[in-house]
Amino acid sequence: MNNFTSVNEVANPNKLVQQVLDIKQNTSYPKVGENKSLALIFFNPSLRTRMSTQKAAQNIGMDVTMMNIDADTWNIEFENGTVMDGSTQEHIKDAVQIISGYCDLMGVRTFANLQNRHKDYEEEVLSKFLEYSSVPIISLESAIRHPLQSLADLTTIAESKIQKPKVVLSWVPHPKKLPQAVANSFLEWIVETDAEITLTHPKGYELSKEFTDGIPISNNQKKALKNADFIYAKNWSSYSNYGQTPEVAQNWVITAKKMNLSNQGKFMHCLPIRRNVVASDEVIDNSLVYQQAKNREHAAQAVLQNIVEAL
Ligand SMILES: NCCC[C@H](NC(=O)CCC(=O)O)C(=O)O
Ligand SMILES: NC(=O)OP(=O)(O)O
Repeated sequence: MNNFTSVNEVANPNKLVQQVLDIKQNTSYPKVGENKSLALIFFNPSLRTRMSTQKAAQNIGMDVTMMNIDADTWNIEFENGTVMDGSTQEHIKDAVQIISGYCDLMGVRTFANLQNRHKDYEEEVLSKFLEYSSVPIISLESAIRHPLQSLADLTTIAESKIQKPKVVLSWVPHPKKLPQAVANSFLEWIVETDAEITLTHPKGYELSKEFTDGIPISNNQKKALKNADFIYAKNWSSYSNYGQTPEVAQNWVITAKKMNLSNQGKFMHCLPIRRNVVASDEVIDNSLVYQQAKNREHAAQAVLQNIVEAL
């Protein structure tokens, strides 16, 4: 493995999930990261990704440096050829080449700005890291994908040992405009497994066809939840009316009553979660969310190990 930015760079996603499970079982870790250094670059806030990736690196003896762009560095310019006489002070081309000189691999978090669909779906920022970095790049959630989250989610589902699990990805309410990254990524990973996936969302919240091709879609949440083994909840803003949040007539919050429609289904969410907006306290308190968050550490470790071994 060289870069880790989408499922497409993973030769065998199911084998990678198995590797994560093996790492979780066997806590005497090979120190394959010794004398290697990881830089974690954040354009956006994080709790799980920051801590789990740092812990994963430390587990294998790797040194970690973290940087919050904007808060701790100069304002970055992304456009080529700009006369930089305004508020931006350092060009992304210079910053990435400099950072990659200080580390052996680099993680980058860069959310969608939800202003310009073309720029987000072209991965305006991540692609510049891939272009200018001389070391491998790991996505810590980019504009349209969150592969470390998806790997942890698939691991969590695999731990249930249910053959051909019925998995429902459900849109849920949220007070803010959120990216489609977690949902896109979950779909492109889950189709690699033996799970039966169904997507449910209100009209107007269709995801990009690039990620939903061949996936059954229902606008009836209650129907979709019937017989589900796993209910993965996530909010996202509109793709067609890009970044907007058209009004939704019905209440899509996940309640205990709705969970009862499922096959004793387990609730999943990537977190952070707005309690009693996305799902009720009762649902969250009886869910897999902490297991998912813990699996972020093991998932990150598998990815770091594979990249370091290929250096
Ligand atoms: N990394 C996991 C999710 C990150 C982000 N959620 C958020 O920004 C939630 C913020 C809030 O609740 O205001 C998202 O949806 O992509
Ligand atoms: N799930 C997730 O990526 O959490 P953070 O945004 O806190 O890193």
